[in-house]
Amino acid sequence: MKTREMIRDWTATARTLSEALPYMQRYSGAIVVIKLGGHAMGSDEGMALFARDVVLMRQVGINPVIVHGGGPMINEMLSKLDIQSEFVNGKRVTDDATVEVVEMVLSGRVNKRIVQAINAQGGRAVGLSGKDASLVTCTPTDPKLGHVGTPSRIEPGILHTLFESGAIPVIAPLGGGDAGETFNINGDTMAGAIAGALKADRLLLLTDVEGVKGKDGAVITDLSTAQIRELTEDGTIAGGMIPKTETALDAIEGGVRAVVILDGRAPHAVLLELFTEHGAGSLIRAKL
Ligand SMILES: Nc1ncnc2c1ncn2[C@@H]1O[C@H](COP(=O)(O)OP(=O)(O)O)[C@@H](O)[C@H]1O
Ligand SMILES: CC(=O)N[C@@H](CCC(=O)OP(=O)(O)O)C(=O)O
Repeated sequence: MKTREMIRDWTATARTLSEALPYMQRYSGAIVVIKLGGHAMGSDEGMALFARDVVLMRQVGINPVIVHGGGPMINEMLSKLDIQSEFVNGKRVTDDATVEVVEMVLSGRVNKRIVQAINAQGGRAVGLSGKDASLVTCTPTDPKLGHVGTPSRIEPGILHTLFESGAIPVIAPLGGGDAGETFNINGDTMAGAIAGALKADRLLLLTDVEGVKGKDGAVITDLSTAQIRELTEDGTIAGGMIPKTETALDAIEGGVRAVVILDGRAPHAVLLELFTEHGAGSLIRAKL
């Protein structure tokens, strides 16, 4: 027996799908870069939901690119190996031993977990790092940070090849140097650089807070570039939020249309942001 409530539920689902049509049309063929931070990578169930949303995006004609972090997973491995680690302005000081661990954890366990999650939902994810196909070449960011790199040259050709074949790139934030060295790149910096090189329509930075909070602790939904500078100067934007807002500014300057900093732990965060009016988090837009 179909109850009235069941029919009402089905109608609501159908209405949600129907209301998504203009958004699907708007984003058809668009490039959306999603940064999945280590803190936003929760349970296997949460990862499966995220992967399903990414496959849905691909299915409706969007070209998603995943750039991931993995800071907490690197910390875990460093502490097992008894290697100390410290951060300066949200970036890990990376010595010879640390860069080896960073590459092993990011290109190995973390990258493959996301690739497998997407493939399990019927997508075709391909894992790579900035070292593959010379995607990202770096110069040292600051001698005090050791092997931390700033992307200086990006060759996005491989990503276009993957788009054309219907594959979903999943990128670990590592880059090569002209002398064959390996650089550790902050995940947000990497996502911004890739989004800029692709002139992406959207850059979504998924993290573990609802957005960028102002002095009163409330999330600022429409964040201007001037506000970012002011809140960074007075210390309201601190720690891991600094590379995110820096990235947002760089990405907008590099030709990305909009950047959103949002809570990746919320179920279907990406779908809500792209396909409904109920965008979440802090939106930073290019000036029209
Ligand atoms: N103004 C701010 N608004 C929101 N979060 C902030 C702010 N300043 C600092 N943070 C911190 O930044 C963290 C997000 O950065 P991080 O831990 O590096 O995330 P991820 O691993 O997702 O990249 C938040 O959990 C929060 O503690
Ligand atoms: C230079 C630098 O800080 N690299 C980061 C790379 C991983 C990362 O960015 O991870 P989240 O996005 O989870 O923070 C690190 O070593 O932790």
